[in-house]
Amino acid sequence: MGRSTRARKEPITRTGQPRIGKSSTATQATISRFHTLLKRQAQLKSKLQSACSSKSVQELAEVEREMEDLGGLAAYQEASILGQDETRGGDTSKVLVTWLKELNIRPAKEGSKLRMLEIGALSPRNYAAMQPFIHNEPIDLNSQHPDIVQQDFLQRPLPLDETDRYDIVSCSLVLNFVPDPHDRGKMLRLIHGQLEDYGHVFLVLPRPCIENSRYLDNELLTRIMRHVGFKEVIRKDKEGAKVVYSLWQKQKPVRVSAAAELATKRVLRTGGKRNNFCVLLK
Ligand SMILES: C[S@@+](CC[C@H](N)C(=O)[O-])C[C@H]1O[C@@H](n2cnc3c(N)ncnc32)[C@H](O)[C@@H]1O
Repeated sequence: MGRSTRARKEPITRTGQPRIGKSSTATQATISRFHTLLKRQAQLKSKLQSACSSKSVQELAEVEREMEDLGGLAAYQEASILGQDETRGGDTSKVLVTWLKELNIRPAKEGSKLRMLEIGALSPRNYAAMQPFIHNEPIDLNSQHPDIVQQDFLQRPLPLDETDRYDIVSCSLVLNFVPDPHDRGKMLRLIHGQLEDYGHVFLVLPRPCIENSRYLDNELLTRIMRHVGFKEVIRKDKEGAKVVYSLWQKQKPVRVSAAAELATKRVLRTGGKRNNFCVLLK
């Protein structure tokens, strides 16, 4: 299958160069405000599809203006790159690489490389040290480097045959970026479609998405994943950590619930200070 190779931008960052400037609090504030605005933008757009009201039109314009004032997606990405700085914990690829070694995950054919698709890549070099073993194809909605293909994963065509499928898909801190819960479910199904049989998806989510959501907990996430066709292989979830890392293996979808049950939000946790993160399957 021909891979998309739309015009690539010049890098806004110098890979490997220590980045200075914004404090981690300012960085976090930009990321979190951007997430809030993205969600509101998606809600307003969907509201406007069913009924046009001048109030919503005006609010949407305000939301989009604030996103622009923040510097748009590029500023959000820059803040995320700062978050990947070694002094702030480094990027998540280290965990995947360790697991691949520990679990002895290798390409099916002797002498070939593991084929990997990295969704939402901020740097093309996260897997550079693994080049002898991994052939990585990084993509992003808004490419920040000529070696990252600019592409919306949700629009990416499914492989036409087995030779185009991946051994690994990395989806690190991307699912929580997708503003619409149904699109998150769609993303999981599309990842399944991109993978070889028994291939793996590396899923990284901010811990509060699972530990403090009104609508999602670990048990439900596991049921959703099984329903889509993944079983969990390993997880790194430390009390007090910011993110939860997990690796899932492709299997045949298991019908764990009535379809309607996974397509509807249900309150699983009550109380204040909860977030509304959820994943819905159509
Ligand atoms: C928080 S950053 C995560 C970057 C990196 N993967 C990490 O773990 O730090 C999220 C990135 O995902 C990208 N992204 C979000 N939705 C996407 C989609 N549908 N297709 C491709 N990239 C997407 C965003 O543009 C952004 O650069």
